[in-house]
Order: sequence, then C-alpha cells, then structure tokens
Amino acid sequence: METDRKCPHRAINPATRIRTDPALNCSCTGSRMVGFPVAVVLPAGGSGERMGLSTPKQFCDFLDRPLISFTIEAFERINWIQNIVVVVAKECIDLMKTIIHKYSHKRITLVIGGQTRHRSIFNGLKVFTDSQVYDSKLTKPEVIIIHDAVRPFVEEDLLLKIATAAKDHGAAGATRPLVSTVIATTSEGCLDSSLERAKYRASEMPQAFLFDTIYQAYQQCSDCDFEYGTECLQLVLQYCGSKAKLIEGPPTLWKVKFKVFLTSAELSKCSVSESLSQKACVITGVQQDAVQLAHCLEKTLLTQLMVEVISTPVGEEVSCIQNISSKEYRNIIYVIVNDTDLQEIKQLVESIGNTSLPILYPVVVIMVHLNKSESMPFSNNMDELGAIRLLAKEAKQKNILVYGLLVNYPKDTEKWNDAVANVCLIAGTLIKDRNAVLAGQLFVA
Ligand SMILES: Nc1ccn([C@@H]2O[C@H](COP(=O)(O)OP(=O)(O)OP(=O)(O)O)[C@@H](O)[C@H]2O)c(=O)n1
Ligand SMILES: O=P(O)(O)OC[C@@H](O)[C@@H](O)[C@@H](O)CO
Repeated sequence: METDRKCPHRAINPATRIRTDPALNCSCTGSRMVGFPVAVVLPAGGSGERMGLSTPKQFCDFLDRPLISFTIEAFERINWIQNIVVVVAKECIDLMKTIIHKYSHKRITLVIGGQTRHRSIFNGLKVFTDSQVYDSKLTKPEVIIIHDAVRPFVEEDLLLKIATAAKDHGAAGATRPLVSTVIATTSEGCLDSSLERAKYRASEMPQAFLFDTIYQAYQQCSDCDFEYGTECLQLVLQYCGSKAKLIEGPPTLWKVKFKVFLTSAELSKCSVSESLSQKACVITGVQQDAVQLAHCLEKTLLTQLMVEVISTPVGEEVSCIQNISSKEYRNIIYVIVNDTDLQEIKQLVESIGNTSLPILYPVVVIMVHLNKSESMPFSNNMDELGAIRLLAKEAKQKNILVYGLLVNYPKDTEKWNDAVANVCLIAGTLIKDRNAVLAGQLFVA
C-alpha cells in the first residue's frame, strides 16, 4: 500500500486515493495519543450553596444545556482518555443518567459522591480499585486527571501537558496568576501582613496525579483534611512528598462559583459564537463548476462573512486540513459536483474531528451538492444523500454539525444567480445559528 508522501504514518488507497486513518501521534492530522493509560474523575457532587439556587450549579442550564454536559463533552472528544468517572450526589443520580442519555455521552461511569469534595473525589478513585464494591470493570489508569465538573472550558492541549507532567513528577496542576494581592488579617480584623504576590498563584483545575500517589494520599488523609481541605496538590505533598509541577493555564480555566459566573460564561460563549460566524472557507476539488460556484459564494457572502476558497487537488486533503486548523476555520462549505458518495465528506469530518477545532465550539460543515446532470434529478439520489443524516449523527459526537444543501445547476444565468443567492442565504443562516437540531437535514437552494 502506497504511503502518504507528506505523512509516513498514513497509507493511501490506490483505488480511491483516499488516505487511511492517521496513525498514533500523527502531528500531520493533529490526532494525539499518550503512551500511558489516563482516566478522569469529575467531582460533581456538590450543592452549589454559593450560587443560591435550588438546582446544584453543575446541573444549571448554560446556553440551553446543563453545564456538566459541556464539561463531559470536552473530555469525551479526547481519545486518549479511557474512562470518565462522574461523581454525583445520590439524589442526583437519576438526573445525571437522564443527561447522559439525552446528550448521548459515552465512556461514563457514575459514582455516588460524599459530604465534601475530597470525599467525592476519593469515591471516584475507588471505582478503579474496589471493583467488587463498585461492580465496575474499569482498568486502573497510570495517571488520573481530577477536574471540577463546573469548569466547562478545558482544552486538550492543557490536559496533555498536565497529564504528561503528572507522569514525570507524580502530580501536576493548572494555575492562574493572582488577580488581587493576598493579605493576612489579625483576630481584630486588621491587616497582619501582605503576601508578595509574584511568589503566589491561584490553584485551578485540571490537576493530574500518578494514580497510586493520589490514592495513597487519600488513604492517609485525616478527617480534618476530608472535611475542610480544598487542595489535592497539598495532600500528595503532605502524605507522599510529591511536589506537583505547576502549569499556567488560559484565562478560560475559571470555575462557576457564583450566579454571575453563569452569565459571564454565557456572554463569553455568545460573544465567541458571534465571532465563530464571521469567517468560512469554501473547499472544492478542481472541477471548474465547483470552483466557479465557490467564487460566486465568496463574492456574495462577503457582506456577511470573510470567505476563503480552497481548491484542493485530490491527495492534498492533509494540507487542506492543516490550513483549516491553523486558520481556525469553524465554518466549512464543501462543494461536490454530481457525486452522491459521501466518502469525501466523511473523511473531511473525521480529519476535523482529529484537530482541536471542535473542542470548545461546534464546527459547521455544509456539504453543497451541485447537481449538473439534468437527466438525474435529486430524487434519484435521495437514498445516498439521505445517508447524510447518519453521518451527521456521528459527527455531532465530535461537536461537528453537518448539513446538506442541494443545488441544481441551471443553464439559465438568472436562475443560476438565484440559486447562488439561495445557497448564501441558507449557508449564512446555518453558520450563524449553528443549530444542532437541524444537523443532518438536506436543504434545497
Ligand atoms: N461534596 C461535594 C462538594 C463539591 N463537589 C464538587 O466539587 C467541585 C468544586 O466544588 P465547589 O465549587 O465548592 O462546589 P459546591 O460545593 O457545590 O459549591 P458551594 O461550595 O458553593 O456549595 C464541583 O464540581 C462540585 O460539584 C463534589 O463533588 N462533592
Ligand atoms: O471553590 P473553592 O475555592 O472553595 O474550591 C476550589 C476547589 O474546588 C479547587 O478547584 C481548587 O482548590 C483547586 O484545587
């Protein structure tokens, strides 16, 4: 089998000229793997008192979806994380099961939490060691990530650094610079001393540990640690002598603590989703008709968003994906002519899923099917085109929203211009709305 000249990890099918899946650690496609087993525990067993709401904050809606579902999804899309243990209060188990079912979350193991965060985390760890108690078949990981379920904005890059650092150092944790100076007060409520801010950091999540290290620390914990402690890194230092490696994370690491955080999270997500809809790339092969349509779209869509046309000869898909990923295009219009075989669009979706593009925000892929054959109306191809629904369902798991848009290629110029205007209207709306419910639908321009 011929191998890809740009990517020795990949083979090319001589018949279809389509590449096989990327190999492990293939930087060309952005897919990552780590050389040791990793799992994650998401403590979600709190009551969220500081939020002052009847519903615990992890289950509060955030952009019409429970906050915890975003956090779980951020980990589901990372292929080197083998298991996701979600720790919830006993009274929330059924609610959590409903969320898992509604949003088709995978690789989830539910565990009942404890009265405090440390007790919940320890319960989450026990699922890997007390299989008879927890009736689980989970394999103990070498490295365990611990991440508050109320921190939805977590990215693969940071998780990879934290997990790798934990493997090397025994423990690792994300930090952020202090915003305010920390001062100590006297019993009378007066200033006692002020800490030198440059020497301190805010401890955030994710954190990661050699599983045996954090487990031993919890086995030695005092009741006081379990009741009042908030810092896992301190436990492994105190009980195992492990000095955690500290890694500064991005500003989006913050945790939802008070009601205002939910609003600011929505605002930050809404403002980002506005910016997500401002640029798109139109990908075509080298067929003249597709290139012509692409340039018409570029000109007509210019009033709504910045468009780049990428005409990719067969065999150049990898560099095309690198181009899309490096320029952070999260709106892709893919033009195919007369071809109802969805293999190309499937390959494109798979390659996008291997990049970090869809981790936080959905990527929109619109398959524009240009039908030139007057003798072959769409109705003849509806079965093949209908397959887009299954493709879209699978793509949604990767936070990629796939839509179909059918265009007949009329000879008449006026009708052609009308068709182009309709493609722009529909594509512009799909990009702006990013409506997951419409994914897999076929629109006709
Ligand atoms: N007994 C507990 C308490 C907290 N947590 C989880 O630990 C994370 C961080 O804790 P925190 O922000 O303190 O959550 P709450 O305890 O719910 O908040 P509050 O202190 O306002 O009650 C949250 O995902 C929370 O659900 C947990 O799993 N079990
Ligand atoms: O919200 P609190 O500050 O009480 O607790 C923070 C903890 O949940 C935890 O996220 C950090 O201590 C980092 O380990």
